[in-house]
Amino acid sequence: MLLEIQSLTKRYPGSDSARPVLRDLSLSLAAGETLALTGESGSGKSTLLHLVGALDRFDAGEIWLDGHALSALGDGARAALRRDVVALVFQQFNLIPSLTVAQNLSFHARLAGREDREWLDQLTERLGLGDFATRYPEQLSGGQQQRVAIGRALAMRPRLLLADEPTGNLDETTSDAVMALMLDLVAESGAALFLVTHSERIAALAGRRAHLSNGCIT
Ligand SMILES: Nc1ncnc2c1ncn2[C@@H]1O[C@H](COP(=O)(O)OP(=O)(O)OP(=O)(O)O)[C@@H](O)[C@H]1O
Repeated sequence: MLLEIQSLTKRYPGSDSARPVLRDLSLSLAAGETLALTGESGSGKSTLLHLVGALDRFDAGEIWLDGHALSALGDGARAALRRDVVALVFQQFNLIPSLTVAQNLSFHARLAGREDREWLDQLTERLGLGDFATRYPEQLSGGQQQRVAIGRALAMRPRLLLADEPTGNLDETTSDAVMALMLDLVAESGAALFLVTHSERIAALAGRRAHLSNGCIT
């Protein structure tokens, strides 16, 4: 299994210890699957995605990512997983402002030692970014920036793409187009997708659905 979460519990320091954000949560995701996670604001969706992306630590339970038990890993090994196995797309894009579109696309792939020119060219073309390659993020629209963020995440050919409200800032038409493209590209690259969304419409496009409520998956 690519991702296996068992009895996961997460509390934030200072918050009510009797009511953890995530409580005894279990979930698994196989290679190639697409999963949409919904849940009310504050239910812990982003928290869960951050834990799976090895960006934060949990209090109990376990997350196995590509066979690695995250609780047992030190900072170096966690960074290596983030570089080699998972990629993240956030609502706020997080593009590097001083790099052009082309440089943003290749940056992480290069860090991971997996810069594949042909795949980068394909992503650039499929994402409709050819005309913007030499522009900087601030010179792009929200939808264009989001396509760069998706391209950058897929450029390193992650086994698992984590996407937190990836179309949250886009209008409905752009958001549908970006989502369809992301699903196509994820399928083509054989990656799994774990997507957090508020939109029922977007969630319906994923192969599987999960709902987060009271700290557990329902
Ligand atoms: N760093 C933090 N320190 C303390 N509490 C936090 C922290 N981050 C999140 N929380 C709390 O944990 C709960 C879950 O937050 P989270 O961002 O995971 O929810 P969410 O489901 O992604 O919400 P939204 O849909 O509004 O983005 C919230 O009550 C939030 O206030």
